[in-house]
Amino acid sequence: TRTSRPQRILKAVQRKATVGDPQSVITAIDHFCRHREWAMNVGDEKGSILDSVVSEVSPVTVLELGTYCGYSTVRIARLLPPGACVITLEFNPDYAAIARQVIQWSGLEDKVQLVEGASGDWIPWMKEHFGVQAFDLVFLDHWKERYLPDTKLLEECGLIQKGTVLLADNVICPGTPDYLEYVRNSPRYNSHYYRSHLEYTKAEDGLEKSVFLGY
Ligand SMILES: O=C(NCCCCCn1ccnc1)c1cc(-c2ccc(F)cc2)cc(O)c1O
Ligand SMILES: [Mg+2]
Repeated sequence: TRTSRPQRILKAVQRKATVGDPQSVITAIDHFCRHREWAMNVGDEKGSILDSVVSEVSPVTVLELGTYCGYSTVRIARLLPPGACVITLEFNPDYAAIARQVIQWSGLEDKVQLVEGASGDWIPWMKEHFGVQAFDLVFLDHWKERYLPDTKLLEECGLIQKGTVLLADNVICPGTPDYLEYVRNSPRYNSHYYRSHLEYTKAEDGLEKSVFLGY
């Protein structure tokens, strides 16, 4: 096909959403992915759970691993107070290029830092490069086999501190068994599973929220 799925998602936003109105961007993407073409956004059902966790934590600094088209980036950034920001990491340059435009259309570019590259390469530089002390919230939504190694790397780099909340997408589908086992059995995390469904489908999926208790 001539255009890519992310390009068709951006088109749907440009056609249906209002510039500067994040909710209309979210609604346009959900409508397109439910009625035209499935895509791996966190979606409206799990998105509402994400919203409630963001509102509860009211984070100043958020790390998102896996931007894709920027759908969850917009969901998070729209709830942040002035001065708060989300750093979002995307490995795929084509996804990143679309996400920048989706985030811009929503008018939230001042609250978002989109970084292109591999999480394993960037995490060790976060403190130095972004002046981050520790993250208040980490949303894991990238390669499922990277959830555990990147969580351990974040711990080692001192980017997870007492009270940091990890929220992981897709812990059932596609699944992140080693990550789940780690956060559920570690004495250093308090974990809770929010049962839901795989975006735009009836298949089971859910989000795992894990609060770091400190050393
Ligand atoms: O693979 C996913 N996300 C990572 C994409 C690549 C990230 C690249 N990157 C970014 C930063 N570092 C690396 C994903 C997959 C599915 C899914 C579920 C069922 C199915 F049949 C097919 C697919 C659902 C999701 O909700 C997902 O998030
Ligand atoms: Mg996901």
